[in-house]
Amino acid sequence: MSPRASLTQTRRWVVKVGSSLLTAKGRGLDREAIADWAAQIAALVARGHQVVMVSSGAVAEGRARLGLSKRPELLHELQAVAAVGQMGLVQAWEAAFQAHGLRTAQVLLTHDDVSHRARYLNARATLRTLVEWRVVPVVNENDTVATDEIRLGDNDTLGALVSNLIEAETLVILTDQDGLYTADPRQSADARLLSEADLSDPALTAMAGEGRGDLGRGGMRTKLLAAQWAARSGAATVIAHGRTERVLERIAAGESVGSLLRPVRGPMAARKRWIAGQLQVRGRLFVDEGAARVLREQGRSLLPVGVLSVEGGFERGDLVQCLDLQGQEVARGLVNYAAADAAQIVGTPSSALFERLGFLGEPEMIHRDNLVVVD
Ligand SMILES: Nc1ncnc2c1ncn2[C@@H]1O[C@H](COP(=O)(O)OP(=O)(O)O)[C@@H](O)[C@H]1O
Ligand SMILES: N[C@@H](CCC(=O)OP(=O)(O)O)C(=O)O
Repeated sequence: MSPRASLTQTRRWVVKVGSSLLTAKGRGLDREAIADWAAQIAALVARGHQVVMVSSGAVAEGRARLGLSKRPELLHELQAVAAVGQMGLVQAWEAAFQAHGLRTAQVLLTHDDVSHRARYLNARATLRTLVEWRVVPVVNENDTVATDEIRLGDNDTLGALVSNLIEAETLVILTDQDGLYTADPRQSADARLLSEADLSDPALTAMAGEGRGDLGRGGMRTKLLAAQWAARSGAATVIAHGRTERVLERIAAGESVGSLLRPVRGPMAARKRWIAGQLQVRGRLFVDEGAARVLREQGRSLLPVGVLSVEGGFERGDLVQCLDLQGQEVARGLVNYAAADAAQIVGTPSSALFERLGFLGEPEMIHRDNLVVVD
C-alpha cells in the first residue's frame, strides 16, 4: 500500500492549527475558518476517527481583544494576553463543534506536566478517555504559567507530544504554506513543494528554515522536529495549508495534499519515548570508544567502567547525555548515581563498585531500559 493510501487506514489523529491561520491577520479569530475545520473533523469523527486538536492563537486573540497593536515583550504581559485570548479560543472551538453535536474539552499543558512520570501518565489517560468518549480535546500550552524552564515553546512540539501521548497514527500540521518546500518560499521564489519525504533524510533539516510569519513561533524547523518526535510513536506527519478546500478529508482519503513525512523506524517503547521527550538535561557523561559502540550497536546498558569523566550537578534519576570522544551525543538516559558518586566510580569495573563507594549501588551507570540511543 502506498504511504498516502495507508493514511486512509489510520484512526487516531492530532490536528494542529497555527496562529498564522487561526487569526485573520491579527484581527482576532477567523471564525469561518474554525467552523470549516470543525465541520471536517466532525465528518472524520462520524467515520470513527478519534481527533485531538492542538490550537494556537491565544496570544493573537488576546492581542485583538485588548487592542494591542504589537506583541508585548514583558513575559507577564504576554502571559496575561494569552489568558484573555484562551477564553476566546475555546469559546470559538466549542461553538463550532457544538453545531455538529460534538463536545469539546480544554486541556492546557506545559512541558513540566509531562516531565513527571505520574503526571505524564495522567495526561495520557485523560486524553485517551476523552477521545474514547468522542469528545474533541482542544489542547494549548498553558501560557499563563509557562516559564522558559518548563515550556515547550511552540505548538508544533506540543502537537508531537500529544501524538505520543495518545499514540496517534497521523499528525496533521495546518499552516499558511502548502507544506514543506525545498527552501522557505517567503525567501526563495524557486522553492519546490515536497509531496513526500522520509524523516531520516538529512537534507530536510537544511530545507526547513526558522523563518516564520508575524504570529507564528517556530517556522518550518519546529514542524520538522515535531514530525521526528511524533514518529517515535509511529505517527506519520502531514504538513498542509489550512485553507486548502476540505484539506483534512482529502488527507484522510489518501489524496496527495501537502507534504507527507514518513517515519522510517518502528515505534519506540512507551517508557523510552518519555525519556527521549525530556527537555532538561542535567549533566554529561563522556564515554570511551568501546562503550559508545555497544550503546549504539547493541543497545546495552552503560557500565561505570566505560565512563571517562562526568560533568554537571545531577542527582540520581536525572536525565544525562552520553557523549563520545568526539563530543557527539551517543545516547541519553536516567542516571543511577548522583554526580559526586558517578565521578568516584568512572572507569571502575562493576565488581569493584562497593569498594569504591562504600555502599552497594546498581552495577550500571544507566540501565538499558532507561537509555535512548540518539540517531
Ligand atoms: N522549507 C520551508 N517550507 C515552507 N515554509 C517554510 C520553510 N522554511 C521556513 N518556512 C516558513 O515557515 C512559516 C510557517 O511557520 P509559522 O509562521 O511558525 O506558522 P504557524 O503559525 O502555522 O506555526 C511559513 O510561512 C514560511 O515562511
Ligand atoms: N500557545 C501559543 C501558541 C504558540 C505557537 O506555537 O504558535 P504557532 O507557531 O502559531 O503554532 C498561543 O496560543 O498563542
